[in-house]
Amino acid sequence: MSSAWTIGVIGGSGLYRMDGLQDAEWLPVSSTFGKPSDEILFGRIGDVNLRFLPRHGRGHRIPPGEIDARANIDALKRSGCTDILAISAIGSLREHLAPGHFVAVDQFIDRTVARPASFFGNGLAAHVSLADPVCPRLSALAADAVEAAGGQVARGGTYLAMEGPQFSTRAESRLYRQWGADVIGMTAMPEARLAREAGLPYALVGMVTDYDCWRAENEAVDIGEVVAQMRTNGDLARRTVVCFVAALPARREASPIDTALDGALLTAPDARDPDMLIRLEAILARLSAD
Ligand SMILES: CSC[C@H]1O[C@H](OP(=O)(O)O)[C@H](O)[C@@H]1O
Ligand SMILES: Nc1ncnc2[nH]cnc12
Repeated sequence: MSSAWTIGVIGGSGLYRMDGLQDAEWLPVSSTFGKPSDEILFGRIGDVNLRFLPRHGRGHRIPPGEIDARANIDALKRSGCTDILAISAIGSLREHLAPGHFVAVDQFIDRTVARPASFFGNGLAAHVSLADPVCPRLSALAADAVEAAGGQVARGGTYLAMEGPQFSTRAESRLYRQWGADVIGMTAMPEARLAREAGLPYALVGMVTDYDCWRAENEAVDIGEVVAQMRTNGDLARRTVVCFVAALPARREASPIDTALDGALLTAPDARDPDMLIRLEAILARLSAD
């Protein structure tokens, strides 16, 4: 089956607006899970619908641990998104991933500890696969788009999600390298988990702003340098989104991730809490439609 694309773009640090959208309008979208980070910018580029949500809110009001990722993903789902392209500032754990480089992340190690990480619970049990947390089709298109926009991109990389908001200690940074992590950030988890539960193919483009503190004793993450690099990366990120949309196939072929929830909901129909079903109406809409 094929249909139209509606791309949800989650903008990270340094990416609080999208320019050049047709019919652009910021609209409030409510969620049964809480308060999304901001209104959502509705618009389109040609035939492709876009929904842009700044992860930290306009003005960067929300620190990583206070982002309500469930409300954000639920609101994007309610806004009609078929797929999510997330953009994040990241620290580098590898010499060859220098500031200014982009990474199409394909794996995660989740070290966040204080964030609701599932839409389910409260008497409703569901287990989706997260073996491949990123949509390969979307991620390849996103990497192509970085190159088309004039950037350098690594195709694949493991993102260590830390709780923050402080940056890592040197011991942590060196440990994460030993674990095989390539880049580090504070926000893509549980976001990527929740996108999968919502049946939304998800890709993450990380923009390297700094080397994390593993490199040399006298080097620590300097927020001033991070912010300066964020500004440079932001322009390239906006161009990347435009190139990404321009290169999408005219029709969207179904993705196996669209049906990630099929068979995953273990709770028997007559044991499902009606209040939870109402809360989950957008997430479960496709199942209910069958
Ligand atoms: C500006 S450095 C720390 C901050 O930036 C990243 O956020 P995002 O992924 O939304 O770009 C990182 O995870 C921290 O929240
Ligand atoms: N070094 C770093 N650690 C965690 N999150 C980051 N975001 C940007 N740089 C980072």
